[in-house]
Order: sequence, then structure tokens, then C-alpha cells
Amino acid sequence: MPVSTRSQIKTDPDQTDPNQNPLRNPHHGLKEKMKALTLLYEQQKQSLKNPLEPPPQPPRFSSHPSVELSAGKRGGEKKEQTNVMKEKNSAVTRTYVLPQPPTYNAKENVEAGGGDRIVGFSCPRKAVVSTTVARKLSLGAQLEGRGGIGPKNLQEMDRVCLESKQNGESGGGSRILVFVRLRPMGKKEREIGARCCVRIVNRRDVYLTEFATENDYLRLKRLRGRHFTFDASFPESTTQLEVYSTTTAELVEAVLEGRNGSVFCYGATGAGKTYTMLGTVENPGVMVLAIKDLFNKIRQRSCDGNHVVHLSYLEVYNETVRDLLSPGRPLVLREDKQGIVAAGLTQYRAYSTDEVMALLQQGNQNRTTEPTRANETSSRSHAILQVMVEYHAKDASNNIVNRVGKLSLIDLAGSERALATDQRTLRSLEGANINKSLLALSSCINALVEGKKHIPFRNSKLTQLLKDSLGGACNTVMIANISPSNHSFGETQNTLHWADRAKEIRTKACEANEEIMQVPESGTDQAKLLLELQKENRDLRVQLARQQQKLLTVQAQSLAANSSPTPSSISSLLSPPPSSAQPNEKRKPRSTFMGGNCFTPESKKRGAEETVKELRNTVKALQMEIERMRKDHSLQIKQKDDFIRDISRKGAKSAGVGGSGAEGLKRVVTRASLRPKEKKEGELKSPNHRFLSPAPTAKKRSFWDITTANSPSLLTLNGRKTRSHVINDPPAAPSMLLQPGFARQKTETLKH
Ligand SMILES: Nc1ncnc2c1ncn2[C@@H]1O[C@H](COP(=O)(O)OP(=O)(O)OP(=O)(O)O)[C@@H](O)[C@H]1O
Repeated sequence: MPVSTRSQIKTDPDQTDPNQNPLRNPHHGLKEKMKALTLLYEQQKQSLKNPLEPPPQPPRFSSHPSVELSAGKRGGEKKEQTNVMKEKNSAVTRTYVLPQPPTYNAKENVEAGGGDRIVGFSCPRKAVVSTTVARKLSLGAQLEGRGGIGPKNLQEMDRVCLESKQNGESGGGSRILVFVRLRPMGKKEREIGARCCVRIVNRRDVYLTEFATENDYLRLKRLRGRHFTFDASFPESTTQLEVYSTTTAELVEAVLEGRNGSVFCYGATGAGKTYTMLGTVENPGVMVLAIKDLFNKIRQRSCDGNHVVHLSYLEVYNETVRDLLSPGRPLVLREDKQGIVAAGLTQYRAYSTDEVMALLQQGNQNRTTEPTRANETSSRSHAILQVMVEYHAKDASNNIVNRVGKLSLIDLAGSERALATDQRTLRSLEGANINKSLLALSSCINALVEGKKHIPFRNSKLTQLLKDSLGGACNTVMIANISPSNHSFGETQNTLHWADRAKEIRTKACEANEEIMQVPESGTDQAKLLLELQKENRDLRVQLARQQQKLLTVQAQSLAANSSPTPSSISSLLSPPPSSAQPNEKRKPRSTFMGGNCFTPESKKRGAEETVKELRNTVKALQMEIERMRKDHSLQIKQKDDFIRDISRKGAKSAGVGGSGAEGLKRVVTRASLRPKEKKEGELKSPNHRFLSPAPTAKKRSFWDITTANSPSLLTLNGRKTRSHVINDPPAAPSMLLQPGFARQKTETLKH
């Protein structure tokens, strides 16, 4: 993202000309200013020494310049603010903000009197409550008392709502919550004598100061600093658990209520994004803590297997989307009426925290990381972990409740300067792509903030994937990671600038994806039958998808056989692809039929053309067979659909006749379409349903939803054979490789 280098404070003691209008000459009266600054600095030091005194609250800059001309007009504001200097002369009143003295001290960024946990802030307790303001509005009051997070009573809720209205947060949607996390100074940084240029005060305010160096003649003796305020800011001593509980715990709760949530880490390379998201074995990050918390909460709520958790993990590397759990061909993003879909993305059904941890580890091994000059384990890709929680159950009144919530946890690659990382070609290409996507992200943020009609989500894969999080019905949290080192001043300023801007984004109102269907007593059996039929219907669709995948495999194999014309191999065409995929297989070509024995002497004798003809005939026959099967399945599905509709209609009629009221069958909430209960008791232990379709009837699908466009992948994961499959999609168009022109080219090559 472009670096904003606007200067907020400029003081120069050498310039003195008190007679000039300060509006015209920014260097005017600098000696006086310096004196006043020194005075204020002393005052501030005094006030800091006295912990009982409330910390100073400087006004936030809304725009450039640092000179705030309207300061004198604000009658309601406190007259004396220790770190605000007002200069009056006959013409104008000028206000200067003095950044906190930036000397590196590990204790400096720890709030005075602060405990171990963020929730225990002393003065900023109010600030923490206000961080939940926007979220509370969208989550509604039903979270009250569930996880201990949020207002404790209705009065508190009223106060919070009032506060948010005053902040201009009324309306349907909620504001993106923005948090800043400062990482500790690294060993290398200390070795080269880096100084801390960031100071966090009150766990909300971030003061950034640029030091003038002796060689910097242009800015010699000038101070440059900026002040930002966020929903919460975490000093370097903040633990992973504190970060999780302040930023994400509430979203997990909301996901269980059927809402969507997103958390993404943004910042320069080496600023601590991956540490925050993933963490280490000793200090697990947000992803791990969220998964643990999710399963704990599910266990507390229901032991009857009413919750189903699906998981997908993908990365965007060099503008290609890859499945981290089933590495293979790049995935294609498609946009349909249900949202952005990554075609062929595998969804794993997860049964326990341990299982998810293993999958996460697996995915991370597949993730693209390379050492750069700025970070030894630099993530070269944007990674997105998505967890979908479905809930199907009958409530006390025998109504069927279907609910789907999605949580996206996103670790972005670091924004970077080419020189700061590496100049070797591949690294710089990666860097360019990372910057391209982050630039696209900044354009989207700008457009969203400015309320433009067209938001350029399509400019990059990343923004396409983040469309739901930024512009959809979603509770979104941004964690901006920053480094304390003065050598990273530019990057830190850039990160804070965009984080500050992101605060203004409002997402759409996030309602629960929930549906409740009331079933009268007499209709219970019919409802059961309905669910069973829907399940059968889905199974048939799976079969259909498999057949289509087989067809694709056969087509691809026939193409391969153009160069390896051994007809005997055709007999094995219908067998699934090898299941020997290993985690580190990503960089290697997949061991498929394509890698067979090409150009045998036998094939040369026969003549390539003849073989191709033969194979084409075989493919044609197989295609016809598949088409026939497809038609059969479609017919069966149609029949089932009709039958289901029939039963529903009959059920509705009988409810009306039965006198329990026509309202008895009326849909109470119809945010999402009816989702069938897809498993029976004890299913938690069965691994057979690991790869289920992601909520085929959910109102809005997201990018991790499974589709058919990609080839099937039969893989070995954690010792288990797994297969991604597809349910709802129409037959995919034949691959480019199968176009007649391409085949002709191949034949000609063979002739030569
Ligand atoms: N809060 C923290 N506490 C302790 N160490 C941290 C913290 N944040 C980051 N680090 C350390 O800083 C280094 C860089 O962090 P990390 O890899 O998370 O950066 P990044 O922003 O993900 O970089 P990139 O974008 O290049 O992947 C790591 O060695 C990490 O352990």
C-alpha cells in the first residue's frame, strides 16, 4: 500500500519570526514553540510520575495537517491537556501534539497498573467495552450471559447502544473493529541498535515517532510523529490469550449462533502476523485458540452431535489459489449468486480439536514460506482458514432448527519493500504479487470508506476472497501488526494509516443464518421421511459428481495417451488416481497417468494418428455412457424432488386440517433454506462423512464451498485416504487441454 508520509509535527528552533502569519509560514515562532513544548513535556513527565492522575487524552487527528485551527473553538473540551500545546497569537490558535518520548524500554508500553489480562485494564476498561460496541449491535442480546463477554445487563447494553449511536454507528451494519498489536524488539534489531518508535498508551492510543538522524540534514532536529486511536492496542507484553479473548472470542460465540465472522492480520513483513494468527507450540495463536474454544463451546452446548464442523484451508500465492489440505492444481474462483466459490476446495469434517490441529499443521507444511532478508520464516502467501459450524436440531417445541455460521481466519502476507526483502527474481515476483493484492485491498478499503457504488473486489484474488468479510454480512476484526523498530518506521506508519482507514468500513447487518421449521405432532414422521429423502437426494448428487469426475479423468487420460499410445492402459483408466499424495508434494508434479511411459518404440510403429482415433472412439463411448448415467441420475433426483415437494404439500394440508393451525407449518425464519439433518447418533465417530458438501442449501455460500470443477483428488492425509467431492455443480466444461485444436497440435508434434 502506498506509504502516507504526512508530517504531523514540525518544530524547528532555528526559525524565528514572530511577526509573520503562522498560517503562511509554518516555521514561525519556533523558539516559542520549543519553549512551550519543553514546558509541556515537563508537565507530562510530572503527570506520568503520579499514577493516580488520569492519563492525558490527546485529540485524534482526523486529517492533515498537524495544525488544528479549530482547537480554540471547542468550548466543551478540557482546556488543559498535557500533551497538547496551543499557541496563540493575534491571528490564529495552533495546536501541536507532542508524541510520547520514544526511548526503548520493555516496560514502557505496559500500561501503568495493568494486570496480565486485557480484560483487566484499569482506566481502559471503558475502552474495552467500547470495542464491543459495534459488535454488540449486530450480535443482538442473545449472547448475553453465554460466554461472559459483553454487557452484563440490559442497562449496560443500553449504554453501549447509546455510545455507538453517538459514534455514528447506528444503522443496519456494524463497523470493522480494528486492533493494533506491537511485537517485541527482535534480537537482530537490538544488535543493530534499533530504537523503539512506537508507544502504546491506555491500551488504545498509539504514538509513532520518527527520529531524526545525524545524517538527515533535511529534517535535522525536527520531530515527526503521529497519533492513532484504535478499538484496542496491544503492547509487546500482551499474551496470545489476551489478544484472542479481546479480538476473536466473541466472534466464535457468534458463529455458534449462526453468524459469519472474519479476523485478518495485516502488517509489514516480519511484524508478527503469523505469530498472532498461528503462534508457536508454546504460545498458540488466534487460529488454534479459536478452534479450541469452538470445540469447548460445542461440547458444553450439545453432546448429541447436533453440531457439525467443517474446515477448509487455502492460500493465495502469486495470484493463484491453492488448497492447503489437498495440494494439487490451482483452484478457480467463481462467483455465483451465492457468493465467491473456490471450485474444488476440500472441506474436511472435523470431530475434535486434535484432529483440527493435525490438519492445521498439515496445511501449514504446505504453505509457501521462504526466508527473506526481513524475516527468516516469511509467509509468501495469504492463508485463509475457514471453519463452518452447522447446527441441526429439534427444539423443545419439536421445531427443526437449522443454523450455519462461518469463521474466517486470515493471515495475510506482509506488505514489503523490494529492498527490504530480497531482489532475487522469484522473491521479488512474490513481493510484487503480494503488494499487488494488498494494493487492491487498499483500493477496496478506500472505496468502501468513501461509500462508492463499485468496489473493485475483482482486482485480485485476495480481495475476491475477502469480499464477504469486507462488504458482506459479517462481523469483521482487523489486527494490524507493527514492529517497534525505528528502521521500520515507514512500514509501521503505512500499516497504521490503513488500519485507521479500515475503522471506517461498515459491513452489512449480520443476521443469523438460521431457519426454524415448525412441525406439528402429526407431521413428525413425514418430517423424518422428508429428511431421509433429502439425504438420499444428496447422495445421488454425490454419485453424479463422481461420475463426472471420472469422465474428466478419462478425458485427461486419453489426452495423455496421445503421447503414450498403449491401449492396454485404457483398462485402468477408470481406476482412481494414485493416493500417495504427501504433504510436500505440492512443488512436485502430481504422480498421475500423465507421467506414464511416453513415446515407446511400439507406439511409433503403429502411427500416432491411428491410436488417437482409437482413443477418441473409446472416449466417445465412455462419454455417452457417462451422459446416460447422468441423465438417469438427474431423473432420479427430479423424482425425489417431486416426491419431497409432494410430501411437504401433504404435510401442510394435514396440519391445516388437523387444526393445529396453518401457521403451524409456516416458516418462522427463512434466512437460509432448509438443511437436512445429515447424520445420526454416533456419527461423530464415523470417518465416512469427512468430506461432506458445505451447506448446499445455505443462503450464501462462501469461497470454500465445494464444487465440481476440479479434478478429484484422492489423497492420504494423516494415514487416511480422503477424497474431495462435489455436489451441486453442473458438469464442468472440458478442460482447455481437451479442445480439438490442442489435440491436433499434439498429433502434429508426434508426427515430427
Ligand atoms: N508478539 C510477539 N512476541 C514474540 N515474538 C514475536 C511476536 N510477534 C512476532 N514475533 C516474532 O517475530 C518474528 C516475525 O514474526 P512473523 O513471522 O509472525 O511475522 P509476519 O508478519 O508473519 O511476517 P511475514 O509477512 O514475512 O510472514 C518471528 O520470529 C516471531 O516469532
